[in-house]
Amino acid sequence: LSLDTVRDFLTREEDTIVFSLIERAKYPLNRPAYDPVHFGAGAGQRLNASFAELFIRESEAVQSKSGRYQSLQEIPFFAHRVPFALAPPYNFTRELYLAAASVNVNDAIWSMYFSELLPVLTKNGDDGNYAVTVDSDLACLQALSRRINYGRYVAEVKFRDDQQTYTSLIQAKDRDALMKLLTSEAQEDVVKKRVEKKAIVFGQNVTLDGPIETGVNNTNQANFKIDPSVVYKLYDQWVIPLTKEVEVEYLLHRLD
Ligand SMILES: C=C(O[C@@H]1C=C(C(=O)O)C=C[C@H]1O)C(=O)O
Repeated sequence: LSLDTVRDFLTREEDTIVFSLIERAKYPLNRPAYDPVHFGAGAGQRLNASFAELFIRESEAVQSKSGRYQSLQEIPFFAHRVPFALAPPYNFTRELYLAAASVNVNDAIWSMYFSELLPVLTKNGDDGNYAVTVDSDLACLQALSRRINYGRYVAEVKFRDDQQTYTSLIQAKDRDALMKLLTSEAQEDVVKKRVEKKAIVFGQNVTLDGPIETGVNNTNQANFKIDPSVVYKLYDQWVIPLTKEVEVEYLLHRLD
């Protein structure tokens, strides 16, 4: 684990996030899937949960049983832990400090995704394809959660690289100073510009005639599958600030 390897991980996760957003944007908003009372007297109403929530709970139970959460990189949105039983355990290397390893901001990711991101990512409309739609929501949520909660690994590396300074700030519980110390504005700028460019490059229609259009200049906004500025904003306003929040929380528990 080094700053280079954690940055490589975050860079590769950008591809996963952009592709998953492109997939979700294939479907209209499909609002009834998110409305707890829509499905009448069905399970959703009994549990006061939306179809999306029920689908994600059930999917996470299957994935938990299959061992997904044996890896500390993966954190479920619903804390229920169905015993892991379908495959033999794998002995993952433990790079995180155990008392801080469960720090996460999944609740904030959940509400940001449904109330802020979905309305600007999708077109209005209802085509009834609720299961495939919320399956693509789950893919987005898992990618965002993995990326943002990876702040734990980033913080671990930064702590090991400068133990003395971090230790005194952690002992003083000085959140603001920790935030300042772990921030690299130059790096954040690179990340935001790169992820916007990925939305442009990955979101184009590919045809056999004509040149491959990869420049930012000759691109027609209307041709992109997702709006690149939405992806820039997603990183600027939520992904990066939440990652840093995870970093600070992790550090505050790093000496427990
Ligand atoms: C992840 C890092 O820590 C911070 C968070 C960043 C991010 O979420 O992309 C970028 C730079 C830092 O301010 C890093 O230094 O790479």
